Parts: sequence; C-alpha cells; structure tokens
Amino acid sequence: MFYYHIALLKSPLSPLTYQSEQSLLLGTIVEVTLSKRTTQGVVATEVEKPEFDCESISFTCKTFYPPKTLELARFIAEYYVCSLGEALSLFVPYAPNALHVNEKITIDITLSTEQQKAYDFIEAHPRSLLFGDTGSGKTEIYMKLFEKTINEGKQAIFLLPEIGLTPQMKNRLKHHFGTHVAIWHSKISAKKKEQILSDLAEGKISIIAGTRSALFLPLQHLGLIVVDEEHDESYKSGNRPRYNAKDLALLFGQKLGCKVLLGSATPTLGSFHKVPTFRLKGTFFESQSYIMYDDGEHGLSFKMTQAIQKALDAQKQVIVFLPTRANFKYITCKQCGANVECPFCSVGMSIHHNMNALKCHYCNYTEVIPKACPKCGCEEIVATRMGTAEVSQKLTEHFHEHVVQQFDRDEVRTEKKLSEILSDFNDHKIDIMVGTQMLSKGHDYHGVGLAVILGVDALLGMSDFRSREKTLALVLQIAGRAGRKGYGEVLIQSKNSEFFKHYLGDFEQFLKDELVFRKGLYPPFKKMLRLMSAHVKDEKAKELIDKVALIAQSFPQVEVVGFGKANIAKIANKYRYELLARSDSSKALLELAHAVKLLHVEADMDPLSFS
Ligand SMILES: Nc1ncnc2c1ncn2[C@@H]1O[C@H](COP(=O)(O)OP(=O)(O)OP(=O)(O)O)[C@@H](O)[C@H]1O
Ligand SMILES: [Zn+2]
Repeated sequence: MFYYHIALLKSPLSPLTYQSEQSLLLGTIVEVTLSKRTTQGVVATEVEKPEFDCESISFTCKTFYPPKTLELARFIAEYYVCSLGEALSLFVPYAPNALHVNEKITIDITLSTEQQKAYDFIEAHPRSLLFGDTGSGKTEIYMKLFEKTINEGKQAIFLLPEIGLTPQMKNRLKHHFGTHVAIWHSKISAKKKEQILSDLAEGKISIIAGTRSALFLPLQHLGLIVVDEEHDESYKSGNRPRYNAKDLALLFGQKLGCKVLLGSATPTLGSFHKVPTFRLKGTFFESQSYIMYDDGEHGLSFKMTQAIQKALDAQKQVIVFLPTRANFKYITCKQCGANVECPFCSVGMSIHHNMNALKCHYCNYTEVIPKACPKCGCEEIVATRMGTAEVSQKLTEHFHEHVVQQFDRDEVRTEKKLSEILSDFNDHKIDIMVGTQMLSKGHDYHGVGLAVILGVDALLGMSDFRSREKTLALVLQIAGRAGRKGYGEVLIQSKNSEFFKHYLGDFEQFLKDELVFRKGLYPPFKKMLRLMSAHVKDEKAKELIDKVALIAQSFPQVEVVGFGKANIAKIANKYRYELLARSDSSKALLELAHAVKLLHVEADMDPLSFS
C-alpha cells in the first residue's frame, strides 16, 4: 500500500492522507471522499504509513499537474498564505500527450530604429521593463517578440488588464497571428474555454492573450510572458489567494526559464527599481500635446466647455475623465453636515437619478432619494462630488447636436456593450466619451483631440502612500489617449497644478524623487503585510485584531505600523479591523502571517489597496 498527502482542490484545508494500492505520480489528480462527499485532490507528497486508518483514493483522473506547477503552487501557498489546494486550483491541469505544432510565420511590422533598440535590449535580458511613453509603440514591439517566440517553436502569454482586451487589441492580434492566438479571461463561456484547452492540447495555439488568470494555463513550451500596463492594479487578486500576477510572472520566468517583459508608460516604482529598464521616448507618430489647467471648483467650467467646443469644431473627439460614477457621490445635510450612509456599510450612498435612487457601491443596497436629512430632518440636503452620469447629462444638454456617451461600470455591463461603444467611438459615431478609470486603459484612437480630466485632487488626497504615484500615472494614461496622431490638448482640473506641471512631462524624474521619499519607510525598500478581521459583531472583530497585534509584537523583525478599525469600518454588515505590518524581510512577515492563520484573519501580502 502507498500513502499520500492529497491537496484538496478549492479547499482551505491542509493536505490530508489517503492510501492507494498503486503507486501514483506526484501531481496526479484524484478523487477522494471527505466527510462522505467526493472531492478532487492532487497527489502532493508520498508519506509513511500513518498511525491512523485512512481512506482509499477512489479514482485517478487523466489530467495532471507537472512537477514545476506543484513547485509554483507551493510557493503561492507559502507567499500568499493559502492552502496548497487553493493555490493549485488557480492552475488549469495538463492533458496527457499534448503536442505542439511548429509553424513559422511572418508579420507585417517594421520596427523603427528606437523600437529595434528596445527589442534588442529585451532580447538581451531574461527579465526587463519597457518604460515607453503612451503611443510610443510598445504593442508593436510585443508583436515582434511573439513572432520570434512562435518561430522558435515556443509559446507566449500576453497579460492585459481586464479592460485592456478591447476589440481593437483582439483585432490587432488576430490580424497578425490568426488561429495561433487565443483570448482568455474569466468571463468567456465554458464551451469556449473547453475549445481553447483542446486546441492547446493539440498544439494549435502559440499565444494566449488574457487577463491575470491566463497565467495559469497549461503551456508546455512557454518562452515568453509579456505583462502589458504592468502598473495596473487588476493584476492583483482581491480574493484568496491574493496573488499579484505581475509578480508571479517574474517568478514563473525564473522557475520555468522563460523570458519576462513588463511594459508601461507609467511603471510602478517597484518594477522601475528592480527590473532592467529600457526607456522608449516620444510617440511613434510625430504628435504634439498641450496641457492646460483649470483651478476651479469641481464640475464643468466655462473654460472646459470652450475647449470642448473648439475640439468639436475641429472635428475631433473628446474624452472626459472622472473618478466617480453615478450622478453624485455624496448627499450631505447642510444643517448637521451628515452624509447619508448605507445602513450596512460605513460609506456614503451615491445618487443615481435614472433609478431615482440612492445606491451603495459596496453592497448594492438601494433606497429612494430622501427629501430630508435622515439624521436631523432638515430639508436642505445637497448633492456633492459629481459623477459620470451627471457630467454626461450636462454635456448632452450643452452640446445637444453631438453624441455623448457614458463609459463606466453602470453603462458597460457586458463585453458586448463594451465592444459596441468602443467600435462606435472608433467609427466616430460618438463625439464625447465621459468615463471612469476604464477610459485610461490602452485605447489607441487617432481622433481624440482633447482629454478633460476632473476630480483628481480627491485621488491625490487619499491616505495611501501610493496616491501620488497612482494619480500621476492615471493622469498620464488618460492624457495619452489624446493626440496620439497629430495635435492634442489636455485640460486638467486641479488645485495641485504645480505637482502635475512638475512631473507630467517626466515620469522618470517622479519615480527617482519618489524613491528618495520611500526609502526606509515603504516598498520597494520595505515589505508590507496587511492582516484583516471581519465579523458581524464589532467586539469580535476587534478582539481578533488585538490578539493578532499582541502576537505580531513578539516578532522582533516585524514592525507594527498600526492597527484598528479599517478605513471602511463596515461592509455588508460586517465590522472590519486591520493591522499593517512592515519589515525588511518578507520571511519575517510570512512567519507572522502563518502563525495567525488559524485565527481566521485574512492575510494580504504586498497589499495595494487600503480601504
Ligand atoms: N513600427 C510601427 N509601424 C507602424 N505603426 C506603428 C509602429 N509602431 C507603432 N505604430 C502605431 O503607433 C500607434 C501607437 O502604438 P502602440 O499602440 O503600440 O503604442 P503603445 O506604446 O502600446 O501605447 P499605450 O501605452 O498608450 O497603450 C499605433 O497606432 C500603432 O499602430
Ligand atoms: Zn452597503
């Protein structure tokens, strides 16, 4: 009889011992029973006969995980503090006897001299960062790298942010690589996924373009991973395991011996600091942009409508950015100053006029718009912090001969809708597009003559050590959608114009200055760990974090930066507390995270969000 530790897929439990009459390869997927239910697991380690009786493995599947995948999953379980089964569940298993068809292709792109230099730099480095301005032609360099990868008989993964998989990008890929490329993200149908996996097993696919989950597909000849828009936060998972696909790509590169390329016009300080960097400057098409500022109050100003009119008169398109959706973000009482809050979350309710409702953006709780302050009964309540819906409406009234389109999560609910809007915009059927962060993601439209950017002061003022980096990157990305070909204008509404004037033209200088500012305090010099407790009873959540704090203080290499109520103290009726720890070594932080694992606190290693 043989005995094995079986990692139960999707289960937070540690591996359990089962027996088998046959010897099994590590990584084999099996079926076992757990409390009378059948569940899938993975043969993780062979062990000695245990003291206790154990159950038999009931069934052996054909699919499996190779030793390298087991090794990567072990790392994920350790670093992102989850079970081996949870880590393995991220990966799609391999099919037996998969093959890879070796076909040669040629694509119709000729790189410019500068692009060629970047290409050569990337070729010479196992891992590199392509720090190329918006519109500098990074995507074309990736395409050339994919061509080379295919011609070497290898495969490539092309990671993009969720919204980056635009119809335009898909067309670009299909145009060059035809059936050699497949698109992968969490929302494609089960049938489509099956098709892609069988094509992969038959060796028909050489390039997978997708969101962060594409990193975990079974590729046997992986030669290259490209992480586009590497600064994008959608690479970080918000659920357990809270991995960051960008960091994992670098690790996979090391362990699997494949090349890794990060690309961005606004790279993170972390990547800039640790990855060999090639700087690609300017736009591919000779273009010019002119930046203007408006220090007025939040909302639409005369200067803005004038600039928009001018762009429209010149047959140009306009994009207007705001960080907030709905009509207004807050509803405030003039008398007592209270914000109307969600009864289940400690956040303000947003006004959605089209539903005549207040809606909580955290738990979706909805109620009618009150006529008076629920706290003091005063009837003078005002709406503040304008959102996309309100600005769209105002612009529609003002420019009634033009087509205005709202572009945010309220309006773009399906992939189909996203395609429709983007292709309408591309065909110039839309004149003004008003949107949130979604507007900033890698769109390449040549007709945009003006980008208006509102509400960034609120982002700059957030209590997050990355808020300067994030806000500047966002503004640069949005500005980069205008004037990709020819002349473009950017109008930024801010009372911090000095900051933007100083750094908008030179993000590299910003990164260098920011490095000095972060030294000894924050990443990339320090590692951080966030531990979170949540409970329907306030005292319980607090007790838990107090206990964690006590334990943390006994770790000499760990500094407790602070602990207490979370920024958003309650979400969906659960009270939230957190502890933020910092250290020179991730090892010390991980020891702490694993030591408190049984207390039911969530660990977030290298956290990006602090709300
Ligand atoms: N070598 C080339 N030959 C022809 N066109 C090119 C070449 N390089 C870039 N372009 C064109 O220049 C424009 C900008 O390039 P691209 O979209 O690759 O920029 P990017 O660096 O990826 O921009 P962003 O960071 O804003 O997404 C595109 O329309 C692209 O087709
Ligand atoms: Zn709520």
